[in-house]
Amino acid sequence: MILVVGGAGYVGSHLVKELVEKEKVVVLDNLSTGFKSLIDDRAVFVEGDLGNRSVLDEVFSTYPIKAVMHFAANSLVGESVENPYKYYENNVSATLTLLKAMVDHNVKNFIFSSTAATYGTPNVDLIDEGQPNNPINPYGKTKLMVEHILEDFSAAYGLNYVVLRYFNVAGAHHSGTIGESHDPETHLIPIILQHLLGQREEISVFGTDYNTPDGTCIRDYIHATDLANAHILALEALLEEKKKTAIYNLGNGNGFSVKEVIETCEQVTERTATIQYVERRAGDPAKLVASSEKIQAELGWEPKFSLTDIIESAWNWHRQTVLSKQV
Ligand SMILES: NC(=O)c1ccc[n+]([C@@H]2O[C@H](COP(=O)([O-])OP(=O)(O)OC[C@H]3O[C@@H](n4cnc5c(N)ncnc54)[C@H](O)[C@@H]3O)[C@@H](O)[C@H]2O)c1
Ligand SMILES: O=c1ccn([C@@H]2O[C@H](COP(=O)(O)OP(=O)(O)O[C@H]3O[C@H](CO)[C@H](O)[C@H](O)[C@H]3O)[C@@H](O)[C@H]2O)c(=O)[nH]1
Repeated sequence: MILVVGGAGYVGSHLVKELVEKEKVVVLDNLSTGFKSLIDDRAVFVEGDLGNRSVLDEVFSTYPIKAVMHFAANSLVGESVENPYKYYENNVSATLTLLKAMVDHNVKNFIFSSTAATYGTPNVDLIDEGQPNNPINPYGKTKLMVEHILEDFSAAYGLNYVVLRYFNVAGAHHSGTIGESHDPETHLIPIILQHLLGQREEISVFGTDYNTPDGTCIRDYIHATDLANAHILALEALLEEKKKTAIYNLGNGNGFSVKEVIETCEQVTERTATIQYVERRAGDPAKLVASSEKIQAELGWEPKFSLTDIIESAWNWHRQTVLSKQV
């Protein structure tokens, strides 16, 4: 069985949907930002906190867990600056409790959701895993700290791990049953789509004076299902002992500016956005685009979904959510 911690969240629920086709799955989630309704019915659900050692002991003693996938975290950059304690506590301290429980229960395989925020503000066109790590906010620092802990746990206790550094995750499952649901929502694509559905008055574009062709920030958007498939390949690599430790970027390798993303949303939805141009948001790097060559070469991963596919799937989900609320 595979334990998915944080499987009731946006990214975790997309992984669970794919993983239940291949493996038995247990989800552990405290529902602090996730939703029980996002968890596939075929998975066992345990409601609890990953920082609670007795809950972990119960899970590891009850189920024959051969690997843990860890999605649970707080992940709002601004909040991490205002309330770093919450971030070090939940993202680092609770994760340490989980890792110690794994060691004590002799569970050897771990897959960790990290982030492009570990790189800080790199000044290169394509970011590969060799770029230096210089996180500029507590959120990014917490993720890098866990990466360091993993390195030491691997050396000392033989823990095998794959770290996946996601770029900008977006899109919804093709079934239309699950999609991105954050409260508050801070991510660009859901914000644009909520606006185009009449749920927000306008969209704010944060900064038009970046050193990019149209002056707005460039990001690399990756579909949640492509990400889920990368996790499954990483899991297979660990279980088949092809890898003991690895760190991979996950992005599409194509950058789109904020203006381009808005235009694509307008094309897909055939609606026009009302846009307000405002000051830069603190801490936003001008450009973050992944080189995902390493995971393509080593695990054979290929992203399948374009920006248009991502937006079409997200639009399908957001529209349905609005319709179901009206019934
Ligand atoms: N969404 C993105 O664009 C993105 C980008 C880079 C990295 N990540 C990372 O991917 C992971 C998933 O992100 P997401 O967008 O799905 O977030 P999310 O908030 O939707 O999901 C996180 C899940 O973890 C659960 N959780 C949090 N703390 C917990 C705890 N102490 N015990 C048990 N459950 C707990 C929440 O209830 C939620 O279901 C996070 O680690 C995040 O840092 C996300
Ligand atoms: O209302 C909005 C929301 C976002 N943006 C812009 O759109 C781009 C994308 O912003 P998101 O908030 O959607 O995503 P980020 O690039 O800030 O964040 C992503 O990358 C981070 C690493 O840098 C973290 O990993 C985080 O979890 C992940 O979602 C940024 O330039 C942002 O300034 C706007 O202009 N208006």
